[in-house]
Amino acid sequence: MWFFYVAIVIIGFFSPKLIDKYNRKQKLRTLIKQRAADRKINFEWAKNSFQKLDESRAVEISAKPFEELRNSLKNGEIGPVETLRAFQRKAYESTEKTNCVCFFIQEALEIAENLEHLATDPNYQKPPLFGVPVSIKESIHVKNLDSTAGYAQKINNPSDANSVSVDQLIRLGAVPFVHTNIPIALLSYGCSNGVYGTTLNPLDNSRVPGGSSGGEAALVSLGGSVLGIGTDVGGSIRTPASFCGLAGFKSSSDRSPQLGKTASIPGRQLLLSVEGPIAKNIDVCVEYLRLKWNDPLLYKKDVYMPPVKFQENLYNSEKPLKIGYYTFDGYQTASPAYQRAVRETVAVLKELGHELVPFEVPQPDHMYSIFCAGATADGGLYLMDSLANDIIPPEADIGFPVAKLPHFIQRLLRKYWHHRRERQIIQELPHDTEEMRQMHEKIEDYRHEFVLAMRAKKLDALVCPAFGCPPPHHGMPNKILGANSYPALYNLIDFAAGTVPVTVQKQEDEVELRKMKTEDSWDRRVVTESKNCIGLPVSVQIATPPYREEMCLRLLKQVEAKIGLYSRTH
Ligand SMILES: CCCCCCCC/C=C\CCCCCCCC(=O)NCC(=O)O
Repeated sequence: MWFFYVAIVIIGFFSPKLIDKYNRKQKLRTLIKQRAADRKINFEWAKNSFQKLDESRAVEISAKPFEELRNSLKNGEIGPVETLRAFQRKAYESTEKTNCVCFFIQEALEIAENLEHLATDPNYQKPPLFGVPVSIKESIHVKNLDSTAGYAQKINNPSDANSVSVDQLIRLGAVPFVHTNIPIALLSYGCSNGVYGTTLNPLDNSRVPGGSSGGEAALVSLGGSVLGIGTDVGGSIRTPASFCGLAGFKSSSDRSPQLGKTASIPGRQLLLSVEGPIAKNIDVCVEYLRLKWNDPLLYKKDVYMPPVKFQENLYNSEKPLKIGYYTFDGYQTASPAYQRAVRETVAVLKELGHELVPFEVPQPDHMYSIFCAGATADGGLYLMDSLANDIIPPEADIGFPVAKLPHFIQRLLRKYWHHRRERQIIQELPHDTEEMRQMHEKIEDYRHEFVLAMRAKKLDALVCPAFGCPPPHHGMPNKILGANSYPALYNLIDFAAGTVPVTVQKQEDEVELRKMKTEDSWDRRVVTESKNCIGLPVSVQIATPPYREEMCLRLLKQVEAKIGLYSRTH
C-alpha cells in the first residue's frame, strides 16, 4: 500500500513539470506546422519568380560554371534578374530531390533588380561578383529570416540585420538567394532537424550529405548554386564538401568575421566557428576569399579581424615546401579509400617537387577528447538544455547516451565506462569551473605541443584523410563520432584546412575493408558504413598554420589540378 502512496506523491510532484513540458512541445509542434506552411508559400513565390524566365534560357544560364557565369554577367550577355530566376529554378529542383533549401530569400529579387538598374548607367563600375547568386547556410544571419539552427524554439525570431559576410557579399555585387539546411544545434555531420527535416546526399539519397553545412553541399553539388557559404567548428564545411564531391575551405578563426551568425554553443572561447566557401572547385573558393580578404571595409565592419589581405606571394609561390602526411591519426582508422587518397596525393606533391615526410599526430586520444570538451564548452549543459526543450527527430540525435547523463552519474562512470573512447571523452567534459579552466589549459598546451611537433620536422603543411569514412546512412553520424577526428583536429588547433575530392571509392577499397581491425562500436560502424560506396567521391585534406591560408590554397589547387576528381569537368 505504501508503494501506492509514494507513487502518488512522486507523480503529483512531477506531473506539473511533465504537463508543462508536454504543453511546451505542443506549442513547438504548432510552430513547426506554421513554419511548413510559410515555407510552402515561400517556395510558391520562388516558383512564380522562376517561371517568368523561359526554361531553356534558365538551363543555359545555370549550366555555366562560376567564372563563365561571372564573365557573362560582367559583359552583359546575361542579366542579374534572369540569372537569379535561373538559379531559383535549379535550387527548387535541387531541393525537390534532397530537401536542401530552407527558404528562398525574397529580397534577392530587389537586389538583382537594383543591380540591373544600376547597370543601365554607362558609367557604372560593376562590382566583382556582379549578379552572382550565392547560397547561405541557415545559421548565418540574413535580414528578416530566422536563423533557427534547427531549433523549433527559435522559429519566428528573424534577424534584424545581415551578417558581416552577407553584407559583404551584397557589397561585392553578389545576390544571396537561399538559406540552406543544417542539423539541429549544428553539432553533427548529418543534416536533420525537426523544423526543416532531413537533407539527403544527392549522390546516394540513403546517406547523409555531411554537416553541418549539408544543405549547402547538396545544393552546390546539384548545380543549384555556384558558391555556398558555410561554417565550420569541427568539419562542417570540409565534411559536407567531401561527402558531396566538392571543394571546401575553412580559415583559421582570426581570418573569418564572427559577427552575425548563430553559434552552436554561444560563448565557446577556444573553438570558434569559421565561415568559408563550398564550391565545385578550389578556384572558386580562392576567388571568393581573395575578394573577401582584399575588401578594406571588412576590417571596419568586424574590427576584431586583423586586416590581412589575400597573400598573393604565398599563393603564387613556387618554393618547394616540406609537408608532413599521415593516413592514420592514431584515433580512428580511416576507411581504405581515404587512406589511398592520401597516398595518391603524397605521390603528386612529391612529383611537383615538395618534400613529403611521415607525421604522427601527438596524443590522438587526448586530441579528440579535448576537442569534444572544447566544442561543447560547458560539459554539454547548454546543448542538453536546448535539445531537451525542442523536437529532435531520431536521425538528428547528437552525442552518445553516456555523455547525456547528469554530471553526478557521469562522475561515477568516468573510470569504469566500457567504451574506451567514450570514457575518455566523458573524462574531459568539464563539470565545474576548475575543470573548465583545466580544459582551456589542455587545449592551449595541445596547440603548443602540436606546433612543436611540426617545428621539429620543419613542416610547412600537413596532408591527411578528409574524414574517417564515406557518408554514412541517415541517423548514423552520432554513432560514429570518431570518424570526425580528421577534420576536428584542425579546429582544435585553429589551423587553416581545406579538402578536395581526388578519387572515388573502388572495389579494391571495399576488399581492403575486410582487413580493418575493429576495437569498438565506432570502428565496426566505420566498416559497415563504408560498404557499398563504390563510385562515391573521396577527398583529401590539407592544413597549414594560421595566417598561411594562401599556402594551403596553393597546395589544394596543385593537387586538384593534377588529380582532382572533377578538375576537367567543372
Ligand atoms: C550532450 C553532450 C555530448 C557531449 C559529447 C558529444 C560531443 C559532440 C561534439 C562534437 C560533435 C562532432 C561532430 C561535429 C560536426 C561538425 C560541427 C561543426 O563544424 N559545426 C559548425 C558550427 O557550429 O558552426
